[in-house]
Formats: sequence, C-alpha cells, structure tokens
Amino acid sequence: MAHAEFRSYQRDQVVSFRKTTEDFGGLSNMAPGFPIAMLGHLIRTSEALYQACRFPHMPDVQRMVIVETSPMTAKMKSKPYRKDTRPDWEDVRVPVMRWCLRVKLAQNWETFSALLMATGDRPIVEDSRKDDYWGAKAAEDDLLAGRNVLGRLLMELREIVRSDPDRIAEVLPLDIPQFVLLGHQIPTIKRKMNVVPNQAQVRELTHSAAKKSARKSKQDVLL
Ligand SMILES: Nc1c(N[C@@H]2O[C@H](COP(=O)(O)O)[C@@H](O)[C@H]2O)[nH]c(=O)[nH]c1=O
Repeated sequence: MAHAEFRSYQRDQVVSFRKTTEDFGGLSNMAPGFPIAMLGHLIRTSEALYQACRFPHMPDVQRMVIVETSPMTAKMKSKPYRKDTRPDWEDVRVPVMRWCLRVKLAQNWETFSALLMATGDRPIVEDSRKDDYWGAKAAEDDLLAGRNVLGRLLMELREIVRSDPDRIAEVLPLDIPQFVLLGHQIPTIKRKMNVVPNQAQVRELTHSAAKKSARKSKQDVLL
C-alpha cells in the first residue's frame, strides 16, 4: 500500500469527497462529528490523531495538535515541527493511517460504518487539489489521478465492515516503537457506539469554543 500504484478514476463512477460538508465528506479525516476518546482525551478528528502520531517524543506538540478545534489549523500549527517528525514516518505512516481509520470506525460505529456501506461497491477517492499520494487530483477528461492511498484504506475498511466486522471489535495498538500519546502507551481501543464526551470533556470543549468565539469577536471588532 505504501507504494500503491498510480491510477486514474472516472470521476462519475466513484465516490469522491473534497469538502467535509459534501454527502460523503464524513470520509475525510478532517470531518467533524467522528470524535475519538483516547487515554481520557477527546480528539475531534482522525486527522488530529494522525498528525499527533508524528510526534510521540514531543508531548507538547501532540497536545497542541489535539486541543485545537480545527484540524486544518492543528495541521498548520504543527508544520514548524514537521522536521522533527519521527524518523521512521515514511515507513509507518500508512499503518498509522490505517489504525487511525479503524479507531474512527470503532468509536463511531453506527455513523461511520453506515457511511462506508452507503458507498456501495464504488471506488472511494479523496479528490485533492495538490495531494496525489493520499488522494487523486483532477486530470483531463474528467479523471481523477493519483495513488489514492486514503481511498484505498477506506475501501479496505469497507470490506472489513461488510465481511468481518468483528475484526473491529478491538483495535490493537501498532507494533512500532514509541506508539505513544502524551507520554502514555496507546492502549487497545474497544468498539463502542458513538463517543459521548464525559462532563470534564464537555467543559473543556465548551471552554475552548467560548475562548475562540471571544477571540473571534475581538478580531471582528479590530477589523
Ligand atoms: N484534504 C486535505 C488534506 N489531505 C489529508 O492530509 C492528511 C495527510 O497529510 P500529510 O501529513 O500532509 O501527508 C490525510 O488525512 C489526507 O487525507 N491535506 C490538507 O492539507 N488539506 C486538505 O484539505
């Protein structure tokens, strides 16, 4: 999969997604509405979980990534630290992404499995402006061209949901060195129905949303 071949997809024959607000936008790692609970922390998106996995040796950077409300902002804020990404990232990023998607599914079973099933048998493709590794880019003749590694992982997961859903009853941690979040070994994640945040997490979420909206209204005034 790490060396998935480059291929072209006929746009009208696939399930593609770009914006999280589209019908199949929930397939994007950026999509809200699929929260993940891990080691007592609420992580808002699979993107935040994935980006945090770059920095097992830098808990402060991991914290910054997982507390940020917007996954895009989290990714941008972590950009200056990218050079410090774990050195074996190229070797582990596909298994890490596969694991993140399984965790997203295990903790949002009803909604995410239903979304995967709703794609039927069509190829799943992330329609990306600039990334033809995880997704595919627009090409001539209404084609999407790329390695589409994220789409392939989603199709792999769809097949598991269809034929062997009990494989997602538990998601084991990856057997790689330093598979760590905020200084703690990542545990086995058990399937549960959609994550309901606990009281402390609700307070934390409400607090950071309120701070953000206060900041925004200040900015609005300044503008
Ligand atoms: N959709 C989308 C992106 N694509 C997503 O970025 C993730 C991998 O990021 P990287 O660590 O840079 O390889 C993966 O979840 C892929 O689907 N990246 C973006 O900067 N903007 C975007 O709108």
